[in-house]
Amino acid sequence: MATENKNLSVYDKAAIPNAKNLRFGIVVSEWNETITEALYQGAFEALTDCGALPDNILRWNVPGSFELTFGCKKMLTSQKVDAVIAIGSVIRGETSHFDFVCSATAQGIKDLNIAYDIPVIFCVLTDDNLQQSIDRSGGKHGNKGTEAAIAAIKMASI
Ligand SMILES: Nc1c(NC[C@H](O)[C@H](O)[C@H](O)CO)[nH]c(=O)[nH]c1=O
Ligand SMILES: CC(=O)[C@@H](O)COP(=O)(O)O
Repeated sequence: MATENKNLSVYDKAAIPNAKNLRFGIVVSEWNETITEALYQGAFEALTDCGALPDNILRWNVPGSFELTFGCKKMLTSQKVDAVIAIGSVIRGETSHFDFVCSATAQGIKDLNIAYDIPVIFCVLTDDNLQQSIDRSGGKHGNKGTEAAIAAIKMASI
């Protein structure tokens, strides 16, 4: 199912474990910060709506999505967290750089999930244009940050 057929912000609170005893790390890329800040707000609000305490949500920033892998690794190896959310926004430009950044970031985060016992959630938009990013960070398709927060709670509760 494509995103256009699914609102990223819709969740059934009754089907989600209470997050009051969980600690979350959120690593946020500063590239396309208008988008990543909206994703962060969506994640933060969903986590607290499901019981997480604001003091149990730790945020770090990194320059770009490529640095998310290193930032998440440092977070989960040095901080007491039950899940980490990696937030980024990659928007296609004129060159093939988009493909390398997206692939490296996705593979890096996947590798962290294999190497460590802490779930790292992939909240990285990989869009062809800014409108697609706007639509998925609180626009007509909802907020991928919300979706990522729910995934983090569920994975931390396995
Ligand atoms: N073009 C985008 C980037 N590029 C920067 C890289 O992520 C990285 O920070 C740089 O190559 C130095 O290592 N990053 C994004 O997150 N979004 C983009 O659209
Ligand atoms: C995702 C990118 O790295 C991209 O936005 C950079 O733009 P360009 O390919 O025009 O250099």
